[in-house]
Amino acid sequence: MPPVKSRGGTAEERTWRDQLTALRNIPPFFRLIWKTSPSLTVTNIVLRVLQAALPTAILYVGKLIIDEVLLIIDGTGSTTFLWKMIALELVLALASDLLSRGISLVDSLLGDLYTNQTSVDLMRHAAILDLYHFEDSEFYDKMERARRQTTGRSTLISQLLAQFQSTVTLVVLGVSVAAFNPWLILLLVVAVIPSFVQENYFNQQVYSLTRSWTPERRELDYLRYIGASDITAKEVKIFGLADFITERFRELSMKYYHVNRKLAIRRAGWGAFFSAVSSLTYYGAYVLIIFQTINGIITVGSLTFLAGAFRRMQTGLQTILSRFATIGENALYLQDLFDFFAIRPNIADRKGAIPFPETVREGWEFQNVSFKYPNSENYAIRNLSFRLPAGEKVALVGENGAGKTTLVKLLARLYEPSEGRILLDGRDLREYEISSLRDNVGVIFQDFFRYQMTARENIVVGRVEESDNEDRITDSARKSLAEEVVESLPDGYNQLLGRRFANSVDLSGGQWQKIALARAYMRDAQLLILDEPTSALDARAEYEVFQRFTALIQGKTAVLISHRFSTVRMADHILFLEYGGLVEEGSHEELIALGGRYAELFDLQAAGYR
Ligand SMILES: Nc1ncnc2c1ncn2[C@@H]1O[C@H](COP(=O)(O)OP(=O)(O)OP(=O)(O)O)[C@@H](O)[C@H]1O
Repeated sequence: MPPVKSRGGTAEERTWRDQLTALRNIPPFFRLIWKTSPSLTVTNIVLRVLQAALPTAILYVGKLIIDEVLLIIDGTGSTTFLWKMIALELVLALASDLLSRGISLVDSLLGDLYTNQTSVDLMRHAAILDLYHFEDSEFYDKMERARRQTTGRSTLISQLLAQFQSTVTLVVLGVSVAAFNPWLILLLVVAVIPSFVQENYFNQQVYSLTRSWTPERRELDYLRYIGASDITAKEVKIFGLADFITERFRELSMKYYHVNRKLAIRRAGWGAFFSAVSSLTYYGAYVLIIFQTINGIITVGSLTFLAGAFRRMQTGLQTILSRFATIGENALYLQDLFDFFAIRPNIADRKGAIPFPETVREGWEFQNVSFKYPNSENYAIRNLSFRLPAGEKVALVGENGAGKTTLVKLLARLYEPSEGRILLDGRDLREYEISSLRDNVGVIFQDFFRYQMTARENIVVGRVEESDNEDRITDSARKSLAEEVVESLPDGYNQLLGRRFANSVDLSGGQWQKIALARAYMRDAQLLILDEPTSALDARAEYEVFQRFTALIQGKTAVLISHRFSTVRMADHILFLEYGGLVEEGSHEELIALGGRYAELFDLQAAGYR
């Protein structure tokens, strides 16, 4: 499987053209906005079109007022008309205020909805991806960047819509100004374009910088996290790591600050220069209009209209262009989001996938299965063949790194074999529907997750569909010995567990394991796998847990992983793994009689207890 490719090129290679091409992300982005809420989108556009016409209207009414005042001074004007115009301007100003409030309200509502919607989409998509994706650092970077898009990109919505509004305003103003003096339009373009090019250049530099520093920024986040987190606090104190972590954070963050500062200073310098150029052009245009008025070509009212309109057009065009650059830049970031959504899982249902058997008849069979992790050169499982008959309890034994957990992941189809195949009732595991396979294979891993939620929820995650089934929850807790843990909690099943939230209670490792084990009983899985979720229990408790487990799941198939032989010997069949391969198999008695590796390790452990 090829690694997830990063979008082409290093930071320096990113060009202006990239930003332009990134604009192609705008239509799909707009579709996302539309999908978020068609009614809010339409409302927003309508309000903005109305608002866009107002500046020209207000300026024009202002011109009429001034001209009328001058006529009244000359004795030829009409006061009624003057008052009408003043009233009209007031109404327009009030309407403009109302419209901007309305627009920012709709913007923020739409932005919030968009953030929620994309966060949900992101989580949904992450859920269908392969496990290996999460173990790939490049993918992780991409996911982190995409995650930022969910919140950061909601401003792009208002930018995009504001851009539309500014353009309409500019066109309306432009048409009316050109009616008086077309040269003013040319002057405007000359004043604004160089500034735009500069703006764009620096935006692109900032993007390149941010992007090329992604790994460092991730490290900074990580350091910030381990420097102040409930999970690390214990070790940080014991080992006196505070200075070590903060110093590392300080060094890295200052390095980032310095490169950033250099760019910010250059950007500010050039920005100031082009602002001066644009002020000069404005006054050039102003002088031109004043001369026209003095020469009687236009009225004083038109002078104020044109001066005002020119000023507005200039800032308007500047805003449009620089916003265009920001939109381009944002659209580049948007690419990260779309790239993330474009990643497809490799482990997916095949065409004509069949449901998991109602009842497994024969069982599972590994046929010359080999497996390499995508990011690794070495085989974690090598040429493994064995049978796992339906209804049998099999134990996996082997030293650390022998491949036990990997075998379990293959059985649960979190990964697929690199070579060989796994059969279930004579058919390749890949022919079965993933969802029904997952329903029927329950695994409790050694690093099961401790949800910072209630005790009930920690059990219910075993099968969320049964979250209202009180009997099933209490029954599962009883079976896994979690009941006594729950009974000792002040709030029982509703007790918040962990350390993250107020009023929560943290459990010991063994207590957590009993809660996690209840998840296994929540499901009706036909194959249940316990991958050392009992390591924190003492030997007697583990023995008891496994004994109950094998008795309670009568008729179902189970795979047990434990480093304790007292537990392992309970299994019907034992597989002894070494370096990803099978070295011995049989019942406990058979393996002891064989006098091989299993017997040797068993003696070693037994000696420790004598
Ligand atoms: N996500 C991974 N990426 C790359 N290599 C991995 C990954 N997980 C495990 N490995 C490697 O695969 C081999 C088998 O690991 P596995 O976790 O299956 O062993 P195990 O028998 O379950 O060990 P333990 O008793 O310590 O739990 C080891 O060499 C390990 O380093």
